[in-house]
Amino acid sequence: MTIENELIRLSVDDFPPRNKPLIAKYLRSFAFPVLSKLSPFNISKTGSYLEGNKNSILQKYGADAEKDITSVLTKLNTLRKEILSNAPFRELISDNVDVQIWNKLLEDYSDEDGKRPTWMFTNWLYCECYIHRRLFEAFETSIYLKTYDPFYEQKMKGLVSCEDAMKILGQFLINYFNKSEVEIKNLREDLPKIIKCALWGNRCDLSQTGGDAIAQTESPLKLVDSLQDLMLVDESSKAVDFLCNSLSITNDDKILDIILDNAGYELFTDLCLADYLVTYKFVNIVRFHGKAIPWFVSDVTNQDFITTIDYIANKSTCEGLKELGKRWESYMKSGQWKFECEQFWTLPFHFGQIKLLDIELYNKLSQSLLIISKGDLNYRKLVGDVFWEPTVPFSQAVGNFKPSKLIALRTLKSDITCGLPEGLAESISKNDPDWLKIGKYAVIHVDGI
Ligand SMILES: O=P(O)(O)OC[C@@]1(O)O[C@H](CO)[C@@H](O)[C@@H]1O
Repeated sequence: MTIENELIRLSVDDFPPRNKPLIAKYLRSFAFPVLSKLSPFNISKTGSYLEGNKNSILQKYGADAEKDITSVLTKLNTLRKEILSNAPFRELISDNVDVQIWNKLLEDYSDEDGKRPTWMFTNWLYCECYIHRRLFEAFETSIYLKTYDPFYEQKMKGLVSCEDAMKILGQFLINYFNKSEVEIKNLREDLPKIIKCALWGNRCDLSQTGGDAIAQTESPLKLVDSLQDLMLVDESSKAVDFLCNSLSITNDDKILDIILDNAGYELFTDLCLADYLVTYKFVNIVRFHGKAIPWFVSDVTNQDFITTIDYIANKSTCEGLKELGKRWESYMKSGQWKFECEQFWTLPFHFGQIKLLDIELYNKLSQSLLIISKGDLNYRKLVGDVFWEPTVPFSQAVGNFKPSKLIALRTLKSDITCGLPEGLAESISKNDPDWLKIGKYAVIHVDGI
C-alpha cells in the first residue's frame, strides 16, 4: 500500500459534521486534499527550490552552508513522510519564544496516556499551522539559514508579474490624489471599488500553486465590476457608510488595523486601500499586522513589506507607481503607517482565543476604529475554523472576537462558510462543485457595524 493510500484507508468517506471544527479525516472536506496532496507538494517544492538555489546560497553564506542545505532537505523529507503516514506529532525543538506554547499545546492535545495527536484525527487548523511551523523549524535549526525565507523570491516574482495591473490601479489613485478637491459623493462611489480591489487581490495566493506566481494582468477596476456576480455576500455599503460617518470624527488617533494575508499583488492592493483611507482622513493611523516567520508560503513578513514598498517606490517601471511608493515610504517614516508582527498570527489559535491568550493584542485591537481581516486563513481563524451551517450569521460565527468594528475581505479557498442567504450554498454547489476551493467566489462581511 502506498503511503497516500494509507491516508485514504484511515479516512471516512463523508462530509465533515456541521458546526464542529474541521478535521482532515473526512474525505469530502477540503482539509483532506490539503493534507494528503497540497501540503506534501508545497514541502517538496520548497526542497526543490532550495536545491535549485544551492549555488547562490553557497555564494552568499559560504561552502559550509552546504551541510545546512542537506539537513534542511532531510527535515523537509521527514515532515512529508510523517504527514503521509499519519505519524504522531512531535515537539518543536528550536529555541524560538513560541516553542513553549506549541509544546504545551501538544501536551494538551495528547490523551491521558500521553499518546500524541496525528494529522488525520486532530483539529485541522492546528495541523495545518503545525505543518508551516515545522517547515520553518527546518530552517531555524540550521546554522546559516536560520532566518532564510524559502518563499521570498517567489513572493517578489509574484509582485513583479502583476506590474501591468498595478500600473492601472496605481495611476488611477495618483490621478485621484493629485486632484485639488474630491467631493464626498466621489469618495462614496469609489471607496467600494478600492475595497474590492483589495478583496480580489486575495485570489493571488501562492500556497495554492506551490509558489508559482499568479499574474494579474487585467485592469483591477474593471475586474471589480465583472466579478460582482461572484460575490456571495457584499456588505461593503455598510462598511462605506461607517467610514463616511467617521469623517466627522476629527481626533487624530483613528486607527485602522489590517490583518494582512499574502505578499505580492494582494499586499499592493492593501497598501492602496490604506493610502486612500489615510489620504481622505477616514483614518489617521494604519497598523499592518504581518507574520513573524514565513507562513503559508506567501504571507507577508517584515522583509516582504519593506521590499514591496521599496520596489514600488524605486524599482517599478512606471512613474505613477513610483510616486505612490514614495508616499508609502513617507507614511512609514512619519509613523503614520506601522508594520507589526505579533506572535499570535503564527500560532494555531482562532481569533476568539485572542482575549484569553493574548490580552495585550486584544487591547491593542480594541483601540482600533476598524479592523480589516484579509484572506481565507484569517477568515477560518475568525470563525473558529468551524464547518458552520452556511446560513449561521457571520457575527455569531465570530463569537467573542469583538475588539472593534470588523470587515472581512475573503475569496473562498476552503469549505468554511457562514452568513450566506438560505439555499445559496446548495444551489451553487450543484452547478459548480469546486466553488469553495479556488478563490472564484468572495464575501465581504462586517461585524459590529
Ligand atoms: O489565507 P489565504 O492566503 O487566502 O488562503 C490560504 C489557504 O487557502 O491556504 C490553505 C491551503 O494551504 C488553506 O487552508 C488556506 O485557507
